[in-house]
Amino acid sequence: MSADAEGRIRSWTLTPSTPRFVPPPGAVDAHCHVFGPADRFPFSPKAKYMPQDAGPEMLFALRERLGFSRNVIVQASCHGTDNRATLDAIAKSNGTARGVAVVDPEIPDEDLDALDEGGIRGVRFNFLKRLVEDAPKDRFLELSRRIARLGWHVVVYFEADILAELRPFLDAIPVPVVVDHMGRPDVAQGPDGADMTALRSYLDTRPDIWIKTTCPDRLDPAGAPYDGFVHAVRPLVEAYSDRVLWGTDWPHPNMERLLPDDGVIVDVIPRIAVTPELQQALLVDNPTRLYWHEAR
Ligand SMILES: O=C(O)/C=C(\CC(=O)C(=O)O)C(=O)O
Repeated sequence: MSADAEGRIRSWTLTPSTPRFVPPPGAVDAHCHVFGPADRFPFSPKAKYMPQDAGPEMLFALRERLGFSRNVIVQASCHGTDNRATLDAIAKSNGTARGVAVVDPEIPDEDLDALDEGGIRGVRFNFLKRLVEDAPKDRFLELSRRIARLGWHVVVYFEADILAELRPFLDAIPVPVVVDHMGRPDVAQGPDGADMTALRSYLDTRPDIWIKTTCPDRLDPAGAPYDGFVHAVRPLVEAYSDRVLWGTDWPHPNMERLLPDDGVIVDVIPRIAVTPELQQALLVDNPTRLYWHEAR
């Protein structure tokens, strides 16, 4: 584990390999984060982890190395509801990054407008108890009604064991829903296991539920080259090809024991999206529809 003198942790590898897979032009890394820099953008007093700085320059250098063109930066829990680090990274991107914010549900409309102006296109509701203390469903629902006028969506992060319990809440969300890391299914169960079956029945209720086919490093206990992840996820990409997204998850919060290699993670893409058409949908067309819709 890599911690500095202040106990701040590094969860990403400093020397990712160069992937063999070459993404199509315009490819979007649709799930990544920035941390700090903490001297300008301090972490939340409620943060459950204290990472080292991983700012926009590092993110954009990695993007270049991996062959991607754009990013969707998701506000990480360590920054709480202070979205300045995410907005700063978007502002430095020359239009090549958009973001997903975490906000107090009682945020005034003018502040939502300012976030929209800054490149935010959705809000994230995090249900992982190890990351956040409170996830008030009623207030989240009220907020999801208020963001409809902006054309935004909701990103939800939950683990497979609470999908059934969350269903009434999820079903009531009146805007598109994006599920982080597919709701963390147990990929070792395979493509027809209980977790994937429950996820598919949720996806089948509405055409505007999207999934991020991300995080082989978090989801596959067997590790690289992530054969279990590929086996479970490839059929999902094929069945829901118009609403799948992909991202690195860099800087891999809380993965300091593994330090995932981003090059190896990129090389999973052509194994879950096996044709050029599926790769174009996953990496370019789908994220463009969701995050750059006004540009189309
Ligand atoms: O990077 C992710 O998506 C997953 C995270 C971190 C996170 O979501 C957060 O800090 O907000 C995790 O499982 O620890």
